[in-house]
Amino acid sequence: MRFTKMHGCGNDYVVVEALTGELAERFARAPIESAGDLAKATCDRRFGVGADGFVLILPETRPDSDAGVEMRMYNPDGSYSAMCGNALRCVAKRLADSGDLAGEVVVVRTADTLVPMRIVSRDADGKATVVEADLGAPEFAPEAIPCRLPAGPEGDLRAASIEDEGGARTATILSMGNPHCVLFVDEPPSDGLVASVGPPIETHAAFPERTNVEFVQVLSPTRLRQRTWERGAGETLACGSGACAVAVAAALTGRTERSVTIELLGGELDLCWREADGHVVMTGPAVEVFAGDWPR
Ligand SMILES: N[C@H](CCC[C@H](N)C(=O)O)C(=O)O
Repeated sequence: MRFTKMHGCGNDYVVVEALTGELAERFARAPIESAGDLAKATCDRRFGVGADGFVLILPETRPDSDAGVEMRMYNPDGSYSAMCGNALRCVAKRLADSGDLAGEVVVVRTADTLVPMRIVSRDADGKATVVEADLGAPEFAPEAIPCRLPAGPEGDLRAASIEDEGGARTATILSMGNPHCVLFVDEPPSDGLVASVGPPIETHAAFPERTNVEFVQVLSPTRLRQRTWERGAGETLACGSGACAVAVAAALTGRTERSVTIELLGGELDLCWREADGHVVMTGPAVEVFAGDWPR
């Protein structure tokens, strides 16, 4: 199976274009979960290629969809995620670099979300380097996240109290198509904080489908620092949907403006939570590292 190893801010993926032929037949109409074991094997950093996720680019099979392709993204534990911001930018780059894009824009479907993307810049060889992606509007209702905690007076979880061994923490909890539990801290998030708090919140009983956990320090009204313990992956160098959730959480709680830059361990992303339609637009790099063949 031919793959391309890619990353967005160091959040890395094995990307397989399965738009035609045997791979398309193998995956496009198969149940989504059927690629979970392949994802686990491929993402294994000792016995496989090694990545934070496995991504399939499939033909769109929904007759009513405006998308050009469907993206399916799987965590290293084999679980499927309905949203993945860094992987989406990599998919847009792959399609642009392989000449499959008509012009500079593409709409990719992931689960029920259509994500319009635009190639913002290319290098001297014409390869895409920066991609803008519209991840749509966040979901705040607890049942949509999903989260079992009771909504606050505003009907959302902008200041929810979540308990773990370390005591009660105030979190802003929302969905970008995948669940995010955002914790604001006053100091740069330490290794110890991420490693000790990430896992118990990822698997907390309040989250029936687990959650991603973001640790965020506000640097200014337009700049934040983020570390992320990801659902099904552990700490990653960056989380695109997490950065979108952080931008929303920070603006919603009055900590920042609606347009911010977020410093992640692996690079920076620019986010805008648009006033007009409530969509979150993320702009950032997408990099191809190498291509290879995987005997599966
Ligand atoms: N682990 C995440 C999916 C990957 C999200 C992240 N890598 C991104 O760039 O959005 C989840 O299960 O929700």
